Amino acid sequence: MSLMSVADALNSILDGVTPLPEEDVSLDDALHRTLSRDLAALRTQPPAPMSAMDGYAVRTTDAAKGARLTVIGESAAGRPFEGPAIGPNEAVRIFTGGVVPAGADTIVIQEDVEREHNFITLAEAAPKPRHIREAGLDFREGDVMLRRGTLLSDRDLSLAASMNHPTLPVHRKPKIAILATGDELVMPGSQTGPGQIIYSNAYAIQALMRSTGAETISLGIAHDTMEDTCAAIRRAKEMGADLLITSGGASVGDHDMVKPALEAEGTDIKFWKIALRPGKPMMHGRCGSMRVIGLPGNPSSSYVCSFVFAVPLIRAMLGRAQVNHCIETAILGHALPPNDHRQEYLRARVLNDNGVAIATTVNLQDSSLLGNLSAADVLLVRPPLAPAAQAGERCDVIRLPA
Ligand SMILES: Nc1nc2c(c(=O)[nH]1)N[C@H]1C(S)=C(S)[C@@H](COP(=O)(O)OP(=O)(O)OC[C@H]3O[C@@H](n4cnc5c(N)ncnc54)[C@H](O)[C@@H]3O)O[C@H]1N2
Ligand code: MOO
Repeated sequence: MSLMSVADALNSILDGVTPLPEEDVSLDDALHRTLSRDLAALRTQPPAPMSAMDGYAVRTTDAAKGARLTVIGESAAGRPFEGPAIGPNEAVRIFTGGVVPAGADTIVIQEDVEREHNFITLAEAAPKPRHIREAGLDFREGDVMLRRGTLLSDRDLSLAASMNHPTLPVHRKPKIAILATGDELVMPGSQTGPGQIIYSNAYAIQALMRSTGAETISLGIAHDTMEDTCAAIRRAKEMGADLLITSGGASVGDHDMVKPALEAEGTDIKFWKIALRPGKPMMHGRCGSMRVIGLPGNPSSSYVCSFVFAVPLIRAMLGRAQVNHCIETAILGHALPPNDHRQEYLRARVLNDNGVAIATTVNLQDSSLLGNLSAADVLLVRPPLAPAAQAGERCDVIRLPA
């Protein structure tokens, strides 16, 4: 049976996603939220020509070497000179951030001036306009400085503040319910009995979802029964989850209940099983307005599939301008054998060798290994049926979050 390609699976998951409704948040809470509208400046910055230095505002026509000018007033930040435009042979004492008085067209820094009472003598000529930041140098009222879909960075918050926005319109965070399934699972810190495994998948998935901009709800562990799994799916719906992520129970074994339980709860399964390694038995469906991603239980598979599919889905729900992962080029540190029909995401490390990114895969790619997943800082992507590759060839990598 031919399996669905990764690209088709991603298209199916992203099909029909619209950004979630918007809400206003204060600047204090806006870091890493996604802007839902273009943001125009509510004011001009700087609002008037301002001095970039401490010194004297003068007219270039008066500023010959040795010229003696009369100081007629002062302009400090927030306290502009209130007199009329400065006239011939006049100067205004000015400080950094002070409004340049009308009539002046240059600033002479105080180091180049000798002051005596209300007079200054210029040690150097100042024939050209200098040290003045013109009105609107940063932005003008009405300029769109931040576009909708922007993931708000720390710098964006200061920009938005300077544009005079105390709050910002952002898309609501998607609610992601996370459910683990498996009779063998026990919580970290437990005394483990025979064959028991520590519940670990959800920690990385939850952190990944949160760092992508979602809020998460933990549904804990469901036993491998229809009752337990169906009850957890219903809870996710009742809590208004936008996305339910399950891990485990996705394969074909007698105890793999996720697919039948999802179907029993009315989920329209869009696909199950894709041409990908690790994570072949991944599934996706729609349960009313709730989307579902059913991840395989193996820890590396569940993480890689979350990264490859759930992260772009969340970004799309957030209205992000950039939904897909950024693919970078690295140089293979060693040879790779030919790939089979499944697109492969090899756990790898990238080392910077004199400015060249060298990718080296971890020694074992078994999808159960968390040590090797943790050691990786990139996924090295190999398309289906990629031929053998030699050390020194280019390869595609996607950076994993820090
Ligand atoms: N006959 C076949 N068998 C399997 C196939 C197949 O095509 N035919 N596919 C294999 C592949 S590929 C994968 S991947 C796994 C996926 O199986 P499940 O999704 O049913 O996963 P489980 O059996 O529930 O668990 C697998 C493994 O992972 C451990 N696990 C599960 N959940 C967690 C968790 N939350 N934290 C930590 N570890 C977890 C679980 O104990 C198992 O060891 O199926 C293959 N089989
Ligand atoms: O493809 Mo399954 O994801 O691990 O071994």
